[in-house]
Amino acid sequence: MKKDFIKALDVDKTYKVGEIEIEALKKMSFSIDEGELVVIVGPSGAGKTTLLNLLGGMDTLTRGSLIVDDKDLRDLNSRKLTLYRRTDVGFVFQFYNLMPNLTALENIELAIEVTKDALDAKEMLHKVGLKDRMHNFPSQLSGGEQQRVSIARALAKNPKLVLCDEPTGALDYVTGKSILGLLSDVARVDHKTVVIVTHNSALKDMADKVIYVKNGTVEHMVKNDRPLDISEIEW
Ligand SMILES: Nc1ncnc2c1ncn2[C@@H]1O[C@H](COP(=O)(O)OP(=O)(O)OP(=O)(O)O)[C@@H](O)[C@H]1O
Repeated sequence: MKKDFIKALDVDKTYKVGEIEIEALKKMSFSIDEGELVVIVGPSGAGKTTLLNLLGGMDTLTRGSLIVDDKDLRDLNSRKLTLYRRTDVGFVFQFYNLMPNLTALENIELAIEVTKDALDAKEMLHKVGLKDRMHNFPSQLSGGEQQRVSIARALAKNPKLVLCDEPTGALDYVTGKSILGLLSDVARVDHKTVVIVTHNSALKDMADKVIYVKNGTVEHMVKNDRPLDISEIEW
């Protein structure tokens, strides 16, 4: 497992809105090893989503360097950044972002159409416990099942990095826990690097590393030598 698989050094992100500059991230530095399960917590407006967008190559940093698997994202032109998003990163969002007019299987097939080295879509649905629902449309699936499809879609790309923005934000307690169990398997069993952004600070106990973000900077970072199984965590 590669040490410092992700390395952020003095990352600034400034948004310009008319004449006003908004400093969303200020000199943010941290590192993440390959295969780590990382939880990023912090209050609303702290910069969590901004950070996830930079890590996912969906936005570019203003200053500093952000290295993922030896690539400095700052050096990538827009074509290379597109390739990075397609092949290196899987995304899991709060509201699933599935295409409503495609079945579960078709949603995954569409996502991997442009990906090299993709994994088998049916097998991924099997893995997330949805083998019997692959021909259902999103509207025929519960929220938890839709999130399982979106996790299968992320994994089918065989990405090095899985980024999750409030993955259980729209789910009830029990369903949320089962989704978190699935995401922790992605790190513990599949050895992918998984980064979860959340408001729920109870999730810190399941992580290998917790990054506390406040006012656009890393307030502090904690390594957890004995992460708990999600079934042992209550909130
Ligand atoms: N596209 C944008 N244009 C201008 N300002 C932005 C943009 N995106 C985010 N911001 C600002 O950057 C700051 C950080 O926002 P961000 O969404 O990253 O916070 P967050 O920690 O994810 O918050 P939440 O938990 O509420 O989702 C906020 O002040 C926000 O208003």
